[in-house]
This record gives sequence, structure tokens and C-alpha cells, in this order.
Amino acid sequence: MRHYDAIVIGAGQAGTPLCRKLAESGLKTALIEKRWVGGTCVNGGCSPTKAMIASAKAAWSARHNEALGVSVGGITIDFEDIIERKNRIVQMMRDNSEKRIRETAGLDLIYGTARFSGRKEITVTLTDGSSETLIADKFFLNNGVQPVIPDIEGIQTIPYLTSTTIMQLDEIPEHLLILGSGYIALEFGQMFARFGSKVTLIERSERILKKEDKDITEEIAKILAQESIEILTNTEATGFSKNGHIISVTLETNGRKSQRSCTHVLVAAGRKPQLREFGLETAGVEADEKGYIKVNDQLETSAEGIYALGDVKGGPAFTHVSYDDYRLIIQKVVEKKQISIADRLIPYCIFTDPQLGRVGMTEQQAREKGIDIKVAVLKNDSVARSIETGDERGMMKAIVDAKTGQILGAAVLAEEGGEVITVLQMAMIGNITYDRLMNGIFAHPTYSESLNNLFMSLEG
Ligand SMILES: Cc1cc2nc3c(=O)[nH]c(=O)nc-3n(C[C@H](O)[C@H](O)[C@H](O)COP(=O)(O)OP(=O)(O)OC[C@H]3O[C@@H](n4cnc5c(N)ncnc54)[C@H](O)[C@@H]3O)c2cc1C
Ligand SMILES: NC(=O)c1ccc[n+]([C@@H]2O[C@H](COP(=O)([O-])OP(=O)(O)OC[C@H]3O[C@@H](n4cnc5c(N)ncnc54)[C@H](O)[C@@H]3O)[C@@H](O)[C@H]2O)c1
Repeated sequence: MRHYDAIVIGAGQAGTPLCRKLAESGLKTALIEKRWVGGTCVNGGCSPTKAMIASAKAAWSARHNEALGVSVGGITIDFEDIIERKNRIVQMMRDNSEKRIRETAGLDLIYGTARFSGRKEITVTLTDGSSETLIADKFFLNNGVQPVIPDIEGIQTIPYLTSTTIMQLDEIPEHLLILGSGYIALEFGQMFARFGSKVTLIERSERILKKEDKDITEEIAKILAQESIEILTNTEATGFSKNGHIISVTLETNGRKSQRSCTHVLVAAGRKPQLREFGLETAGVEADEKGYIKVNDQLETSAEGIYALGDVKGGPAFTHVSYDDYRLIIQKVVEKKQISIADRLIPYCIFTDPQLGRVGMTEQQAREKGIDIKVAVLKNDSVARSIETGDERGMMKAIVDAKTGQILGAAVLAEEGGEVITVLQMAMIGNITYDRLMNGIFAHPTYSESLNNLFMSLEG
């Protein structure tokens, strides 16, 4: 039985950099991965989707540029080229990561599926079907999550797509019906509409992106409608059947049944842990009622010497969170520093076009907490940058503590909303009050310059 100082399970956004740093610190380390180095982000998440979204944006721009006096004539979408470009990017990122791992002294990369067979012991089913048992003093669990497939009558009889398989299609769907209206649904929905699919979003709540403020989600819904994306809210899919290449869907809207047909169905109804046969109980690691691994604010599980990082521990599921977990674990385990994941300020960006950059509290959350707030709102049709570039869609919004002037949260729905929100995040990190941004000198004409006007709206 091989013994290691540390075993990392899952080559995700935490596991990949973590295994190298552990080995470089002198710990004999193994990384166990059942599929590909790079995990979801590189192979089936951020990188491939954003590569394909770039193609979709290029198609939109080619059509939209006529409004700017530039006509390119008719455009064609070469879906095979788009998929090939995406595959090249993924392969390059995966190969670079794997190369760095293989070049690290004291680190073994083992391809196989791990499960706990003892308290500090795992059995790995290797890709050739054989198995090996390994023991270690410390374990770092970075197993990630997988798509939820809702238990809807007939769903298993249709060739439904997930975020992974939709990026392996060899044709553009004629009519794509999407279950859900979260991050994955909106990013793929707009992407495929721009490639030429008819797109229908099915959302059982009363509105899309229900955790975001209503004015923001209404603005996004308006933008999607301009691209002929159909959004059915308060609606559930209750049955599926297939006849040739046509899929029939039974929908229920406020108790009223209707029938629809489409050619493809994407399930984007959330993600969940993949730990059913992982042997958490054998290791003494507790999970919560939804199956996520329970951790304290130092990423420690209920079992001594076993830590969990990234999506598998629940909470915000983003690459930058997983990466921050890695940074903190190194500080704790190697540098012997105090760490805490409590109260992390976690920004995010939904890569629709325009992007929705977000940080901190929504207006709704602040009001639910009873905080005395002021709300600054600026529509992009009064932003010089938007007018000049011919893209006036979207808005900016900031939530400010009425007593202290501190910025509590913000949303920027704009072309580079993900970049502009970082300016507001920096202000929050540095405790810079809104009046300093209102009076700050920013380069003209940038989106960030309009933060002057955004906060001026608070001065009445
Ligand atoms: C379509 C899509 C788009 C996304 N876009 C963004 C985005 O733009 N920005 C963003 O911040 N986030 C995005 N995300 C979320 C992001 O991909 C994840 O939050 C991120 O990858 C963090 O994952 P992780 O490190 O927890 O684990 P993962 O990256 O999921 O890695 C877990 C790894 O563990 C392996 N594994 C699991 N169980 C075992 C086992 N028993 N034995 C061996 N190996 C095992 C898996 O094969 C996998 O490689 C997106 C997700 C999806 C699905
Ligand atoms: N840009 C990004 O950062 C990005 C992009 C993609 C994914 N992600 C990550 O991946 C995670 C998963 O994304 P997601 O979009 O699958 O989940 P999500 O939780 O964001 O959205 C799921 C949506 O599906 C709806 N839903 C659930 N069951 C349904 C049903 N039976 N019928 C109709 N609607 C139903 C929910 O009400 C919800 O609106 C995200 O939470 C995010 O952390 C991030």
C-alpha cells in the first residue's frame, strides 16, 4: 500500500494548483483525477463556454454593426469551426496544466476514480480497470459537482443535453428548449439564439435569475426578448416524449396545461455533488442534507486531516472561489497561518451580452435585513460610452449605506460589466465611500467614468 503525506482528489480549480504547491513544500503528494486535469472550468465550464460566447458575440456584432454604418453583407455561422476552436483552447489549457503537474517533483498524477475504503485510506479504480489502495496523512477533496436532472416524466426517453454535451453537438439546434433560467440557461440560450436557433426558456419561478433584483432581471429579460428569446416563467415542464427528431413537452403554467414541441432540450436546472459512492461515511466525513460536504470556516471537514475545497462544499460555485480555497488551504497547511472563509466578498459575472457584473448585497437583500440604504441607478442610455459605441442596453445600480456612505453592493449590466464591477469591488475592499467615486477623476469616455453620474443620482 503506497503512503503519501497528502492526497488531493479532483483536478479542479483548487486541486490542480494545490497539489503542486503541496509537493513543492516537501510533502509527498498524489493527485487523483477520474476524467481530465483542469476539472469543470477548463473542460466543460468557463473556458469552453466563454470561447463559444465570443463567436456568438462576433455574429451579433456583424449584424448589429449596420447600425454603426458598417455593413458586412450576409453572415454564415460555421458551427464546426466554432466547436473546433473551443476544443483547441480546452486542449491547450488542459495540456499545459497536466505538463506542469508532471514536471513537479514529489507529485504523482493518477488517473482513476477514488473512493474512501478507510478513515485515511482510498481505493482508486484506475482507467485500465485495475485498482490500487493508497493511504495518506491528509486529504483534500475537490470533487466538484454535476448537473441536476429533474425527475420529470419521460425525460429519460429523450436525448436531453447538459452543459457538457451541448458543446459536443455537430449541428445547431433548430429549436432549443432550456429548463431553467440561471447562469447556464442564459449564457447558452443567448449563444444559440445568436447562432440561429429558436430558443425557449422554461422557468418555474415568477422571473429569471430570481436571486437578482427585479429591475435588473427585467432589463435582462427585455434584452433577451429583443433577440427573440422566448421566456416562459411560472412554468414547469411536466412530461416529455419523442417522435422522430421532434420532442414534445407538456408544460404547466399556473395550473394550465399546454403542449410544445422542440428539437433539443438543455437541462440547466442547477448542479449537485457527485459523492454517492465516494464513501464519505467510511472516512467519517459529514455531508449536509443536500449532499454537500460540511466544512467549518477553515475548510476542515468533520474528519481530522480531511479538507474540502470548491463547489463540493456548497455555497457560491465559481472558479474564483475554488481558487481562493486553494490559496487559503496553503496558508493554513503549509504556512501555518490562521484562515477563514467567513465574510468573503465574492463577485461574479454572468456572461450574457451585456454582461451582468455583481458584487455584495442586492437591494432586496439589504431591505430584508432592514438596513437603511440609498439606491443609485443609472440607465446606460445616458452613459456617453454606451451612446458612442452604439450599445445602450443595460443599467448600473449601487446599494449604499445611508449612514456611512459605504457601498454595500452593486450590479453593472453593461458590455464589460464584469470589468466595471471590479472597480466597485475595489472601493468596497478599501472602504472607499460613494462620494469619493462620485467626485473621482476617471478617464473619459469610459464606462467607469459613469460611476460619477451613478452616484450623483443619490444627491437628489
Ligand atoms: C457551463 C458552465 C460554465 C461555467 N462558467 C463559469 C464562469 O464563467 N465563471 C466561474 O467562475 N465559474 C463558472 N462555472 C463554475 C465553475 O466551472 C466551477 O465553480 C469551478 O470549476 C470550480 O470547480 P471545483 O474546483 O470545485 O471542481 P471541478 O472543476 O468541478 O473539478 C472536480 C474534479 O474532480 C474530479 N472528481 C470528482 N470525483 C472524483 C473521484 N471520486 N475520483 C477522482 N476524481 C474525481 C472530476 O472529474 C473533476 O475533474 C461554470 C460551470 C459550468 C458548468
Ligand atoms: N458566469 C458564471 O460564473 C457561471 C456560468 C455558468 C455556470 N455557473 C455556475 O454553475 C452553477 C449552475 O448553473 P445553473 O444555471 O445550472 O444553475 P442555477 O442554480 O443558476 O439555475 C437553475 C435554475 O433552474 C431553475 N429550475 C430548477 N428546476 C427546474 C425545473 N424542473 N424546471 C424549470 N426550471 C427549473 C431554478 O429555478 C433556477 O432558476 C451556477 O450556480 C454557477 O455557480 C457560473
